[in-house]
Amino acid sequence: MSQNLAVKTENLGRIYKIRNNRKEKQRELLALENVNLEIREGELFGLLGPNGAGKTTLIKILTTLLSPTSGRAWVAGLDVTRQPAEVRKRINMVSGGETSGYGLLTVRENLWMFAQFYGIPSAEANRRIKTLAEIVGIADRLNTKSSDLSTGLRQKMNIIRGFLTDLEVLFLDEPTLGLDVGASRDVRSFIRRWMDENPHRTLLLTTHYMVEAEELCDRVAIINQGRVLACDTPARLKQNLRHEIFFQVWVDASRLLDEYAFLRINGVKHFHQSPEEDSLRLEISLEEEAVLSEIIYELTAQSARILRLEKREPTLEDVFVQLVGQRMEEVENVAVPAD
Ligand SMILES: Nc1ncnc2c1ncn2[C@@H]1O[C@H](COP(=O)(O)OP(=O)(O)OP(=O)(O)O)[C@@H](O)[C@H]1O
Repeated sequence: MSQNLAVKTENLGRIYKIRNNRKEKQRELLALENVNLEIREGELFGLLGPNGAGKTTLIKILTTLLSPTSGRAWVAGLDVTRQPAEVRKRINMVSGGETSGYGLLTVRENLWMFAQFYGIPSAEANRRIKTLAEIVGIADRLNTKSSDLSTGLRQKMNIIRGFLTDLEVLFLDEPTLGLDVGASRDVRSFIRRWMDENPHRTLLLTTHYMVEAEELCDRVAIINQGRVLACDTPARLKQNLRHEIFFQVWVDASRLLDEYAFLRINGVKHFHQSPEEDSLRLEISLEEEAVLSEIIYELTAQSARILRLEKREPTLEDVFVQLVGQRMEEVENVAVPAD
């Protein structure tokens, strides 16, 4: 493995054996299939995919918590199956929504305890806890019992735990899961700043938030049903969509529209509708702008009055739709039994 690769996987696969109840015959579920990734030292790399895509499974293999059923993986140049103890010394991992730590201990005590597990001298640990708490915005909560923290504050504590140690590769599994907009923004800007200040460290994060992947990551791998479908910078991934035109339309409609009538129109690539509080939001992509007039004609035919119409730039969600044919929320929780 090249010196400059922080993570490499070669035909990595994982099959889970499952059965819903004791009477049912065991079946196999293909959670990862032939995953080949190379993440360079210093990269902030994102694994983007819907729930059930295999992101956590991949992170668990890379952090030595789970064995692959096929293929190989290396972290910091070390084989995760053959040298797990060595790998663990060089990494850290935080999962969104985890309930780590002891509720009776304060935030400071919990973090100090974790620092001791990693052998960080006490004074140095206290200094790092103070600095990180200030950056993340929980300095005023260091003496609060962790059981009294809100979800967002607990997640910030977990994030600090991940960044306390001297590591080479950090794995963040859904770091902003369940956080409100403000807390997510704080966590994202902290992650970016940490990467900028530590150019030799590598960060692999999983997310099913498109904006997170787009805003934060140097490169993104789009993963669905255990397979990596595309891997590149967000800008280059979106470049593949330069021949499509995207519109968002809000209409005043009392019921869902007949979407097949829109999909039948020549030049319509994608049509998706989602009800909002007082309107219906339509996501439409077209081969050329001229097709818009036929869309408007069909809306009128279906008695939907246009409230707002916006042309917009492509996003990673559009890239996902192009690759999979569906939006991320449409494919969530689809289990894939192995052949
Ligand atoms: N321990 C397990 N036993 C059986 N099946 C599992 C197990 N863990 C995960 N799976 C299944 O493997 C597939 C991939 O799950 P995984 O948790 O890796 O996906 P994910 O992309 O991280 O999604 P999520 O965000 O929902 O965790 C899913 O179909 C899931 O139901």
